[in-house]
Amino acid sequence: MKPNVVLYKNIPADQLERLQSHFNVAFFEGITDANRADFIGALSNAEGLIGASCPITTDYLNAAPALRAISTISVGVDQFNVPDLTNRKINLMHTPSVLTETTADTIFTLVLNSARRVIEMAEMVKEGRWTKSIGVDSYGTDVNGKTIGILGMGRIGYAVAKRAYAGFGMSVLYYNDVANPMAEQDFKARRCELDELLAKSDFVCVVLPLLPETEKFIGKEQLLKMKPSAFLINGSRGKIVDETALIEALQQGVIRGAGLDVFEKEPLPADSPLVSLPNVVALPHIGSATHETRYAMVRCAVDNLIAALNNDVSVNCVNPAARKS
Ligand SMILES: NC(=O)C1=CN([C@@H]2O[C@H](COP(=O)(O)OP(=O)(O)OC[C@H]3O[C@@H](n4cnc5c(N)ncnc54)[C@H](OP(=O)(O)O)[C@@H]3O)[C@@H](O)[C@H]2O)C=CC1
Ligand SMILES: O=CC(=O)O
Repeated sequence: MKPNVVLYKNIPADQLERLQSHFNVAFFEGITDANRADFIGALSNAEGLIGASCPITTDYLNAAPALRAISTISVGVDQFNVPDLTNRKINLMHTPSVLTETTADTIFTLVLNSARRVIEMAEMVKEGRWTKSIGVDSYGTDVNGKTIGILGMGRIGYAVAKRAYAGFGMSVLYYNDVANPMAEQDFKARRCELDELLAKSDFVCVVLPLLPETEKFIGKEQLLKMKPSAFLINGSRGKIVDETALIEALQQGVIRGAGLDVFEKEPLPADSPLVSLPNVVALPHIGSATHETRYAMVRCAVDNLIAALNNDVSVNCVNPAARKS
């Protein structure tokens, strides 16, 4: 008999067919107040769970006694309590690598757009306010030849460093819990303490995972250590930056600007000062959002679930030690 799995995100038809050829699939378009009771009901005999963008809480896990594997269509695993999953012998699978280059493109887009004020200038043209040659008040800041400081020199950090060094002749500093010899060799990246990175970087780029120890990692104290001419770029998770402190720093000119793909609360509330600050480029969490990459992530997540429910957790498993045979 096919194992039961619960799918909580809309996926392309061909990938749904692949899932259905291996499993009995109960489909939910997200987890909402309206469908929560049915979702919990479907968990009662589910061995697998696949989806994205919704926190998977203790209540859901308590309702899923047969669950052996969860496959998230993301690389970030902050929607899950990983130690709790391991205790319950539930493997958590994720989608690293397939989104690395696309996410680095988005992060570099934020670097360029923030420094060169692209969105602000484009809006001026579209709104008919380009009535004479622009003046010094509209100038941007160079990216080429500057220093980028990368917090989290993992897969995406390395791909950002590649763009900075090879494409824009930038110097690369990084902060990471372990050295990344490849980045040091390929891009002359130099590992340093956080304070030095903050003080010397023209662009401080956050690409750390959200963990208890990285929550509010960048707060008022860290922002004050940045150059007044520097930009903060966050392409990983909003909660890594203390948003209240960031808003104050942007309003008071402690730093020049910010490029943000992620926020403490998403979608970003319309009344957030980040919406109207002219020195902020805000994107709706589009790091990996291209047709090609989102498709590759779904395919990878389906592969991962098939493998995990076949007792193969050799690839893309966050907690391989949690096995339920
Ligand atoms: N905006 C978007 O749409 C997207 C956002 N993301 C976010 O980007 C994050 C990074 O992804 P990815 O590069 O693939 O992940 P990686 O695990 O490859 O990179 C993260 C790096 O941070 C290091 N690190 C972890 N904790 C600490 C710490 N406390 N202090 C210093 N260094 C630390 C890791 O080192 P070690 O492994 O040794 O712990 C690793 O080198 C994801 O977790 C996700 O949240 C990802 C994709 C899209
Ligand atoms: O934010 C996206 C992810 O894959 O993680």
